[in-house]
Amino acid sequence: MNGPMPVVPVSILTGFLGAGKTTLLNRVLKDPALADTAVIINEFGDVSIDHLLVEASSDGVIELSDGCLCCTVRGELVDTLADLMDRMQTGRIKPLKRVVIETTGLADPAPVLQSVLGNPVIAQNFRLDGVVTVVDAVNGGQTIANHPEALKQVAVADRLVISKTGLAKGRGLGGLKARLRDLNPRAPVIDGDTEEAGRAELFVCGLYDASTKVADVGRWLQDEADADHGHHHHHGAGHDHGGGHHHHDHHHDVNRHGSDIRSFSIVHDRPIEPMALEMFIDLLRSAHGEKLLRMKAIVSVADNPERPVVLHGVQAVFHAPERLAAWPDPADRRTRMVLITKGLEEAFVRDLFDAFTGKPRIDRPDAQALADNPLAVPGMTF
Ligand SMILES: Nc1nc2c(ncn2[C@@H]2O[C@H](COP(=O)(O)OP(=O)(O)OP(=O)(O)O)[C@@H](O)[C@H]2O)c(=O)[nH]1
Repeated sequence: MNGPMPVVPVSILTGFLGAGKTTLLNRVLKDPALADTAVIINEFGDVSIDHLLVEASSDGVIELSDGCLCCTVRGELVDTLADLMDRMQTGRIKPLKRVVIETTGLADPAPVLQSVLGNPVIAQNFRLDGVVTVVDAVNGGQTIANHPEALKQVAVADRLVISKTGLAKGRGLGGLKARLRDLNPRAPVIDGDTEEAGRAELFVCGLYDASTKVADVGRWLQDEADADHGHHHHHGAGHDHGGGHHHHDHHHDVNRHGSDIRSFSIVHDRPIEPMALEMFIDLLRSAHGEKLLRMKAIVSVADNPERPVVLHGVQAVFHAPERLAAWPDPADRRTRMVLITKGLEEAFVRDLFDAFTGKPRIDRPDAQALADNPLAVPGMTF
């Protein structure tokens, strides 16, 4: 196909770890107005689970390597957008009407915005349409108070969607809404349970305009532009974006997110007894919930290994487990858990998991000793 391609609007979907970005995206993608949308997902963690769970739109889901968009994978985002444009121009894919980028929950939005706004090649073909930020009604207030990334995600938004309002019933959202208004007086605040939140219009914001945001936003973007100018990194051009598992050796920029934040994964190749899984999760949640920023897992449970269970933990909140009808990728039926912790060591969590799944270790507590732990509370059933 020849001739100039129309400029493709890019939406950024952000929000802190576990706020409900993928859930919202799955809903909005069902709107037929979003046919021909490419979705770019960036997941923090060396084993990806999100791409298995996003219900692919017509052009599928493109998964960026592990690492965080605002740090190590930024160059890859630019490469991916350039590659999409190339494929459209050469007729290998249908013209896209929109690109949605779902950032990791830890992403500082300023450098991500700057990648799209500030890159001259990208700006010829793509325009930043808007930023939609999801804020969790249960954890949102605390999260904004404790994590500067979450505060920035709110401040740069064109639309703010409050998720999980049903779970926060009785608590009142007045305080959270007032805080959101302080941080971002212009962005409409939308209740995630409403129909409005599930429509394509959520992503149609008009050209991104930093000057309509609180004064800090312009400064953050300028700081990023200056930083870009000072040292332009090159990140792996020519990556294969075809999906599958990435095991690149990207290391997270700890300076940006605090050195006590860790991401690690547990992979296990035998089905897990329901009781062992329940006790592992209960112990982790009850004793260390506040250090567990995020846990996502697809688990092979021994009572029905054909139908994996998806688990989501967000701080001390564990959402109801979901049984999938089948494995998203039948060739890979391993249990995979990704954890993002703050001040909780990987070795500790691994030992706990091993103890419950029967891997013998010398000098380590066994499952019985852990089960006798008074901190383990019953509650989760699979
Ligand atoms: N009750 C309820 N649960 C929700 C809502 N939105 C999300 N969840 C649940 O919250 C958990 C996390 O949701 P995700 O959509 O994976 O969150 P995310 O922001 O994409 O997570 P990360 O990619 O890890 O940052 C899942 O168990 C969802 O089912 C909501 O509005 N109401």
